[in-house]
Amino acid sequence: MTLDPAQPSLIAVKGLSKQFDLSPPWWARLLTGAQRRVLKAVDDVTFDIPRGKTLGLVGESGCGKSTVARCVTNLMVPTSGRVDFNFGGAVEPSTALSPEGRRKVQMIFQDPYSSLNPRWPISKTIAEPLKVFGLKTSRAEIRDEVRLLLETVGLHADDAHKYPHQFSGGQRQRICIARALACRSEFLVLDEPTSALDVSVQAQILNVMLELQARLHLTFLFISHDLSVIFQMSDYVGVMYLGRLVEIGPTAEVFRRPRHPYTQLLLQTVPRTNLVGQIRAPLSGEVPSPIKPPGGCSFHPRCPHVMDVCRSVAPKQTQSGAELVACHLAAG
Ligand SMILES: Nc1ncnc2c1ncn2[C@@H]1O[C@H](COP(=O)(O)OP(=O)(O)OP(=O)(O)O)[C@@H](O)[C@H]1O
Repeated sequence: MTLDPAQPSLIAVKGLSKQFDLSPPWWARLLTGAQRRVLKAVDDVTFDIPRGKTLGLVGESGCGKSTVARCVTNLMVPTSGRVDFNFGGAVEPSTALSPEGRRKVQMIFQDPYSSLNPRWPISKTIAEPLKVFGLKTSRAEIRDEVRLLLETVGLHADDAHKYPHQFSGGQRQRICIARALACRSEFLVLDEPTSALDVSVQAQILNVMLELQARLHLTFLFISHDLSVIFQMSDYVGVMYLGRLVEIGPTAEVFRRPRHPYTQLLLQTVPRTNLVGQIRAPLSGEVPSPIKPPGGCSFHPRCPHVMDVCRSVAPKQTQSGAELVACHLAAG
């Protein structure tokens, strides 16, 4: 199922898995009898994002959101599965993106300070992609473009000569956005882009992103712990648990009528706003270790609706309304 069959997908992720081998070296295993330890960070994740739309990824810490982000931006090689981009021409696999395709895929991280070179004035940081990708060549053109980009993200063009430490956290995140725009990016992965900022600044940055998305028809993969931010930013939402996508569908639908018990409990943790009506059980306990996940449905030890089948059989994703849900209850 594609999220919107009427709209072409800019990115299609199929069966993406990423495992980390944490085993001690063979000789240590031989001496100590230790077992191999493989951590499944992402397990068979499939989704697509229609052009110009946002997919929000949510889930508790350690459920694999950032690993998905790193795999789709080629910062990490997946163990299996594929990621295809369609920027309007032929479909390009992420592993063989053209230089033009590579510049169209950019990532914005949680900590804007560590993703900026502290020894470069921001004019140099923003000018770099213009030069590297040959988008502007003359010094005057580059200078004008840097000034325009700074103004586009709500900074003063006259601040171009300043260094990252001379800006606030929110301003630094704006600089990162300006750098991504300098690449003429079409797909942005935003990994907790506002978590390090205070609430009022968060709202400003989110609004900048929404404005730019509407103006430039950008496509976003937006990662956040904060369900209210996901609700505000995303057209579609995917809920991850222990490396798996347990529910995905239109945001309004998922928030109005979550079908997976994990999503229901996650939504009930939103302070003040009880988005799903009656609270039946809080989300208790911790996410189990991804090195030794529970058999069957990995959520079964915490699920208030657990059935016998859940302990032994991993549920397949089934369509329920406009959503895909991996739960035996949803499968009927
Ligand atoms: N390079 C790595 N080597 C070993 N394990 C890793 C590595 N990167 C991530 N992991 C593990 O993979 C799992 C998923 O991590 P990931 O960072 O993708 O989760 P997350 O949902 O983004 O968490 P958070 O919200 O805390 O950032 C975690 O158990 C993490 O410890």
